Parts: sequence; structure tokens; C-alpha cells
Amino acid sequence: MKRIGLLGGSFNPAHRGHRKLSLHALRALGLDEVWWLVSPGNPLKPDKGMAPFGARLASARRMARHAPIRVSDVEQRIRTRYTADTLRKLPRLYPRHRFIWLMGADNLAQFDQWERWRDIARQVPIAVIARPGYDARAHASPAMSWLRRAVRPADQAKKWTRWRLPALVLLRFRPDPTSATRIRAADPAWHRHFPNARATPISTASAATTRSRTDMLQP
Ligand SMILES: Nc1ncnc2c1ncn2[C@@H]1O[C@H](COP(=O)(O)OP(=O)(O)OP(=O)(O)O)[C@@H](O)[C@H]1O
Ligand SMILES: O=C(O)c1ccc[n+]([C@@H]2O[C@H](COP(=O)([O-])O)[C@@H](O)[C@H]2O)c1
Repeated sequence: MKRIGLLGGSFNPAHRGHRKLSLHALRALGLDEVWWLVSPGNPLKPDKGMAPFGARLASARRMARHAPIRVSDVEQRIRTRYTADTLRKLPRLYPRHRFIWLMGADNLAQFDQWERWRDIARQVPIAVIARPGYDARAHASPAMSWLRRAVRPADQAKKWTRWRLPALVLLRFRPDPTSATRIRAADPAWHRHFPNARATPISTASAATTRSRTDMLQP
């Protein structure tokens, strides 16, 4: 059984904050790998300002080099945008893997706006990583009031596969202020650094159904 941390993100672009939090989560949660699920499009974010999928994927691949981090386009391949749908499908594709969802405190602050967010919390444990400027908002959030009783002590984080769901653990490493927003502000055309990045073509319904199971098994 492989223990996998899932970090969904826009990765517009990927940055060292993603890498650091993944390496810390690997250790704290005793993971085999972290998978970066590059989102075809966050349902809550506007398309405007979102770099092409291929460039975001390429930036993630570069940032993940030489680490136990796998960059995945699976959401595009299985045609999911909503995390609840991804998490329903992944265990069928990877029955020998156990998953924990990783997210920064900014995402916990607005988690109650995600589609079927309570189902997500019933599907997988969640690890929230402290993020400068968001921790107070995350603690005061509607999702946190529902999840408060599900909070597990950080010193038991490695036992997450045994937790009854919902379960949430708060991980505090040295907070990293890096954000993609700041990187885009300094270099709005960052994706030009990945001129050859090609997105896996968005599959048509028929292509998706003829795709082999072996293709799907690549994270
Ligand atoms: N510095 C950080 N500290 C903690 N979590 C982070 C950090 N950067 C990103 N994350 C988390 O990583 C996931 C993917 O983040 P994303 O790709 O949106 O990057 P971002 O820097 O938050 O982007 P943007 O500024 O465009 O919103 C989210 O769960 C986010 O909370
Ligand atoms: O499922 C939803 O409704 C939903 C709403 C907002 C964000 N998400 C997911 O949250 C992850 C982080 O997104 P982002 O844009 O903050 O990096 C990414 O995997 C998104 O698909 C999911």
C-alpha cells in the first residue's frame, strides 16, 4: 500500500512554497510520494490570467525535480474539475494507494465554497499547512467550525491511514510566504519560459472512453 499526499493546485506557476510544503508533509505524514494534481481550472478562479495548462504542468515538473513528487495531469485525463469528483475516481484507479488531501490554510478559509466539501472530508483525511496571512481566517472559517471536532493532534500525523473520517490535521512548518500571485505580479508572462509546453489535448468524450486503463494508471 502506497501512502500518497495529494496537492491539488493551479500551479500558475509552481513555486518553491509548493515544493517545501510537500517535502515537509512527506516527512510529517510518512508519505511515499506527493502527487501534484495540476487543475484544468479551479472552479472558483477566473480563466483570465490563468496560463495554459501545458505551461503550468511544465513549471510544476521543473519545480518537482529530484524529489519524491509526481506531477499529474490526471484531472485533465479523467475530466474532473471538482475535487469531490477526483477523489471519488482516484481510489478506483489506484486501489492499492491511500490518499490524504493537502492544502494551504488559504484553501481551508474558503473550503466551504467547494462543491460537496463535506463529502470530500468524508472521503479522505485532510492536512492543512499553515500559510502566512491566512491562519486566523482558516481557524474562523465555516468549514473549520464543522471540522473542529475532527482535528487530530499533529504528533499523531503519521497514523492518518487509521483515522475515522472526517479527520483534519494542522501542520505547521516554518511558514513560507511565496505565492503564485506575487510571482505573476513580477512576471506576468512567466509562461513564456515554457514555450514548448504542450498540454495533453483535452480529450473529447470518445477519446476519454477509448483511453486505456494503463494510460489512466500513470498519475
Ligand atoms: N506558501 C505556501 N504555504 C502554504 N501553502 C501553500 C503555499 N503556496 C501554495 N500553497 C498551497 O498549495 C496549493 C496550490 O496552490 P496554488 O497553485 O494556488 O498556489 P498559490 O501560490 O496559492 O497561487 P495563487 O497566489 O495564484 O492563488 C493550495 O492548497 C495552496 O494553499
Ligand atoms: O471542487 C471544488 O469546488 C474546488 C474549488 C476550489 C478549489 N478546488 C481545488 O483546490 C485545489 C487548489 O486550487 P488553487 O487554485 O488554490 O491552487 C485545486 O486542486 C482545485 O481544483 C476545488
